[in-house]
Amino acid sequence: MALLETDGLVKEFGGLVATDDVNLSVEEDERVSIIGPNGAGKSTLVNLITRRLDPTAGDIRFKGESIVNRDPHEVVQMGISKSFQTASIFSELTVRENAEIAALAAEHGSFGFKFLEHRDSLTEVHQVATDTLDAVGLLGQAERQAAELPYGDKRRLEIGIALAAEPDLLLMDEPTAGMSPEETEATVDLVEEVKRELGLTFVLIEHDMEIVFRVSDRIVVLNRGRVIAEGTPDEIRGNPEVQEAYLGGVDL
Ligand SMILES: Nc1ncnc2c1ncn2[C@@H]1O[C@H](COP(=O)(O)OP(=O)(O)OP(=O)(O)O)[C@@H](O)[C@H]1O
Repeated sequence: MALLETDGLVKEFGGLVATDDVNLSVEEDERVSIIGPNGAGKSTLVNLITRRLDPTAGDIRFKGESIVNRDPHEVVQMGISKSFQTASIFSELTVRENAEIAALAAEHGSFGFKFLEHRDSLTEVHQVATDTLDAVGLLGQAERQAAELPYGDKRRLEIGIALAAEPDLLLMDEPTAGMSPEETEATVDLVEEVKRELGLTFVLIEHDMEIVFRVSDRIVVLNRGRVIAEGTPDEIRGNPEVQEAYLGGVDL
């Protein structure tokens, strides 16, 4: 059984079909990238999966269960976590507090007034936060205020926040957008580390082909809301239809 499946998924905005009959399947431990030109429908697809948007038609299944009637926080608890493009950091809190809140929110759905009633789970939350910050290389900066972090470290903290929810599926929307070449390199290394050490299943949206070819097991190409090709990095690199539709004939 696939970890994530979409079945005839459609999203229309007025007359515009942003997601057009998409059948996506992601297996456990698979790393899938979604590529396509601007406006192809990549973010819409991710927003449908995280339940930030309601589909016009079709189904989305996670671990075999339909999630189209679930709320966004419920899918987080079920094991889908999203990083990037949405600022998820509380800048006035410390790096550790940010990771702890993410861990706690995934466990209890909210971290509000009952925070101190969960004393046992607080030890666990503390441990998850420590492990996560270690994994993203921020343990040494755990007590710093998040606002003080340099840009690249903030992006690492965003990955950390997504990982602290201990997801089964991590969705990453343009993790290197706005980064310097050095920060991009460090983030790609981090994604590769996460892939190697945690064996996590992820879906990555990314414009940078070098990154896509480096970290993906499989690539899905969208154009005008439709899947026009999918395959291994080698298959996609050599696919003339993809080169034509996506890059206007430029060599991949
Ligand atoms: N909330 C919305 N209301 C109306 N149209 C929308 C909305 N969100 C997206 N669209 C349209 O749907 C289409 C797909 O947009 P989407 O943002 O999913 O593409 P994308 O592949 O993520 O693009 P980019 O690479 O530029 O981020 C576009 O034509 C966009 O204008």
